[in-house]
Amino acid sequence: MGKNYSVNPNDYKLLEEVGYGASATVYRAIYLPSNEVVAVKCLDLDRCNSNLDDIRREAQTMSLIDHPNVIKAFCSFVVDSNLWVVMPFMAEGSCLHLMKIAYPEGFEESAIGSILKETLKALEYLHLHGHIHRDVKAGNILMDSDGVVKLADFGVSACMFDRGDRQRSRNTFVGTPCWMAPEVLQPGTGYDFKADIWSFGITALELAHGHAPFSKYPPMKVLLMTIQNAPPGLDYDRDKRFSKSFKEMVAMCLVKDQTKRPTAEKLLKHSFFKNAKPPELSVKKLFVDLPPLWKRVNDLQVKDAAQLALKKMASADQEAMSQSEYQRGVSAWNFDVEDLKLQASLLQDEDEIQEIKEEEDSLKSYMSQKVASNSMVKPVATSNNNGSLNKALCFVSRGKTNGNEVPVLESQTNEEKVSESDLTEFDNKVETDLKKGESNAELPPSMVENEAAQAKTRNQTGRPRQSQSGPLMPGTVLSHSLCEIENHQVADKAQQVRKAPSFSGPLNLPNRASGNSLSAPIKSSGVAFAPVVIFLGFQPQNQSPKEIGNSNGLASILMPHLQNLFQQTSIQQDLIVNLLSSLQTVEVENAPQNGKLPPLPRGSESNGSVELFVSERERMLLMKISELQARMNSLTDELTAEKLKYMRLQQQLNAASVRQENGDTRGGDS
Ligand SMILES: Nc1ncnc2c1ncn2[C@@H]1O[C@H](COP(=O)(O)OP(=O)(O)OP(=O)(O)O)[C@@H](O)[C@H]1O
Repeated sequence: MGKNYSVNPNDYKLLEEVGYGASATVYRAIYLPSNEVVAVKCLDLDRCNSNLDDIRREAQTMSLIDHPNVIKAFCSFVVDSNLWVVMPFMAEGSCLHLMKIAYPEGFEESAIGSILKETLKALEYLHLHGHIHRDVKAGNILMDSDGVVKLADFGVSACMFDRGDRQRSRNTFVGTPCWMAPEVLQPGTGYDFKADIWSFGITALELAHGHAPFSKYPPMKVLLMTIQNAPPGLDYDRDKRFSKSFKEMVAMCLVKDQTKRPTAEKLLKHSFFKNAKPPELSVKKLFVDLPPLWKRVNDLQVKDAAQLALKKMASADQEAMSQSEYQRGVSAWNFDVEDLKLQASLLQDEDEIQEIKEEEDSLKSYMSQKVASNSMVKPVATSNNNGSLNKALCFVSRGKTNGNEVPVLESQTNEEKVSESDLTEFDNKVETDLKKGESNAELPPSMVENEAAQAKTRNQTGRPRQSQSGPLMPGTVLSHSLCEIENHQVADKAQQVRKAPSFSGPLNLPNRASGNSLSAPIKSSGVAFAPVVIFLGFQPQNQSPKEIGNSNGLASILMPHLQNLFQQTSIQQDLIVNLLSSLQTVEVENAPQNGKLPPLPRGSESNGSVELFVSERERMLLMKISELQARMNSLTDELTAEKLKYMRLQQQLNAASVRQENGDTRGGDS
């Protein structure tokens, strides 16, 4: 479209919401001067980390894009604290939405072939022009009612979240890594446009099954599984409905060695794509009989809200029963109640326990490898702010351009290393938090905080937000592997308690988040997931040996302490579970009926026995309480001792690094 679009927000009438992601809400809108339907993506700049120059550059890049399979920005401009990006309206929304509403098991092969072929053409174009998309997934493949397929989310949002910030700013990563190639997730390796080919392969599986592989797992686990497991693929037995050539094509994309993956150009020559039908034949029919996009989006939101309400109702009784004990027990150990509940709701189903047990072993070995490497994995909170985003930004697309004019994105390698200041910053934070008695401060952000942040965003755009990732679960992921040896018994018991269906405390909430919630931009479980930021020890290809050496030293000193901290936390968590379970046992022993204490005998003739009964009952309860108190006290002492030990180690570590620095300086001087 060669026409100019105005940058005056009053020229756009926003209609229904047709989608929302981690940071943006997309509306169907009318461009009033020409009465044309467009899509307006409202990006919340307060939630973005990039500076205005980056945004401007990327807005320009996005508007210079000129390919039938890549969504182009007509123009973009700042409205209050939002960046509005005006683009063509894709009336059938994303493949992800479509699967969620009508094809939960995925599409049939002919539709998949067409969708993927169009997407691959988009990637071929981007790669030839020096771009890496970095966010290829079903949620970013859009369709219009004629069956036209376009790849979205390249450009402005890519700049703000995918390039520097969402995935890897300051070595952090936010969101689910389901689509990310191993080399993107793995410390110490560089990546290039072949990372898109991996994501493309994952997207193929997503379209085939209705969800991405590993999508039901929390981000940290997905990360480890991507790095350590054999690549996912279409199973020759289970996926009988798919052709050999489809399976082969997926296998070609999902090769861990990036150099062995084909280019988009080469892949397009594969027989799977040669035989793909035109999208107007195979894609268009997917929407027949479906309500309009905004109605579908609304239905999904209603469904999600209903799920949330159900979940809340199911846990309301349990919460009422045990909230006070729970709160008391938990706060004593500085756990965040909402996080624990969230973790509990994610506890594995019976049939996954075996699977997860096996993975714990590999996780354990991975963590011990980390001790000796320069990488560290830790949850951190992010809070980056742009002070200067209120300045007007405006870029208007002025028609076509040839590919050579498309600016090439900057190299990011300089942003990719773990700096010592990052480590020290984290260190200091842990220490301060320990001093304050807030050891969870950098663990998954509390739901309360998260809700507050979300409420803020809601005010700004008038819509609820959803973060896309599950929580990092030190208790359920890291702790099992780290505590196994020293705390084998406790862990076993805790595991039993977690499995027990009758456990009344909120730690045992029965529902887990649905798999889709990890991969989808829609709240399928109703749980507002705290965005998880995983600290990755990214090591740029051009990092100097000295830098590597320094971070190696610090990381290998720090790692055991951090492991120790995790270990302590999980031991405490398991002990709390045990305490709660003991409490319940007492109740059950004393109350064979309905979990209540036995009714007191009635009538004057039984007064003596009532007294006897009551005192016996009281005596038992008091005994149990004092027993529990004693255990609590000793645990508190243990914790305090551990904290002291940690702080001492911390001081030693600081002193050592000062010495090392001094030594370095002296060495440099001489
Ligand atoms: N041009 C468009 N026409 C119709 N629907 C759109 C359009 N652009 C986006 N959407 C819908 O809005 C959803 C969210 O958009 P988008 O992915 O760009 O937001 P985001 O915040 O960048 O999300 P994420 O970070 O999850 O990729 C998409 O999944 C899609 O369903």
